[in-house]
Amino acid sequence: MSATIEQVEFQGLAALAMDVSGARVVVSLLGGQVLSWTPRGGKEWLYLSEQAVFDGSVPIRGGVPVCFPQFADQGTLPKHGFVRTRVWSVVEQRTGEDFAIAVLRIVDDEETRAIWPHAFALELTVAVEDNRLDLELSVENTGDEAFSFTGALHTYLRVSEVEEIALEGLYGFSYRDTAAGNVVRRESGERIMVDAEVDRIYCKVTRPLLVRDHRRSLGVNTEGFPDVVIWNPWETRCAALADMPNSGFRRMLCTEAAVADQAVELPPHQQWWGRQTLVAL
Ligand SMILES: O=P(O)(O)OC[C@H]1O[C@H](O)[C@H](O)[C@@H](O)[C@@H]1O
Repeated sequence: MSATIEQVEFQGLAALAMDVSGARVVVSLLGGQVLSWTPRGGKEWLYLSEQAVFDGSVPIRGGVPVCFPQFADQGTLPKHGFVRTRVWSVVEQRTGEDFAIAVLRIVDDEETRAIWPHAFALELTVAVEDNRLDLELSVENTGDEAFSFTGALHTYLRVSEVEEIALEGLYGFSYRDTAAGNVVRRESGERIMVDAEVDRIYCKVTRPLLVRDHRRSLGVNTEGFPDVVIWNPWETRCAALADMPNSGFRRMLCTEAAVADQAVELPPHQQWWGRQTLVAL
């Protein structure tokens, strides 16, 4: 059976469901946000909060939010920029025997220029194969003046119990510890275990990550994005998030492909791209 892409409603949102021989991805037009990914023969790999809000009043808590043109609160724009709560359009859909590809796009308009005075075109390409999900973000400067941006694919992974998983691949890289007042440290653990709040920007990461969760594992590779952000709010911060259940932090870990440590300078009429690839193992 060949792959299909259908327009569906997901939690009241316009979305695309991409099916490829047993693998399934749902991507919402609101936020250009992947909300669900089940690889062939496997279980859901993305965390989506049971208390997520889907009316666009706040960003959807879970899946893969696209943060642009600002990462977190590193500037004067709204936290993580403004494309998470805007509606994207679908500009391309393609399927073959064993793949499905959809391209979502958002461009500047009067409202975005009122908060960030730049002309841009942002595209998210979602490519699904049986055990693999590729997310490619391209940023085009469509104006006549240079701009700089930070951002991320803020991937929320679903885990069975966060204290029992291990994250490998970050040994030796420097990180900015946001949860500890931005102190810079060097990772000394071959495997990172999460048993407290984690909010770290690992800089210039050049190796893939491996997330081990009991009998299943996930490979996470990035190209173009220089940094990896690891985030878990833990108990106290999670309790303060209205759109996440109190125990939600136990079911998730964010492994984000990011431009966070240093902004990208994009000259007029130039393009930048970055990709995150998830492979279920
Ligand atoms: O609550 P949000 O706006 O979605 O942000 C959630 C988190 O995103 C990133 O991972 C940042 O490093 C965190 O500092 C932030 O708290």
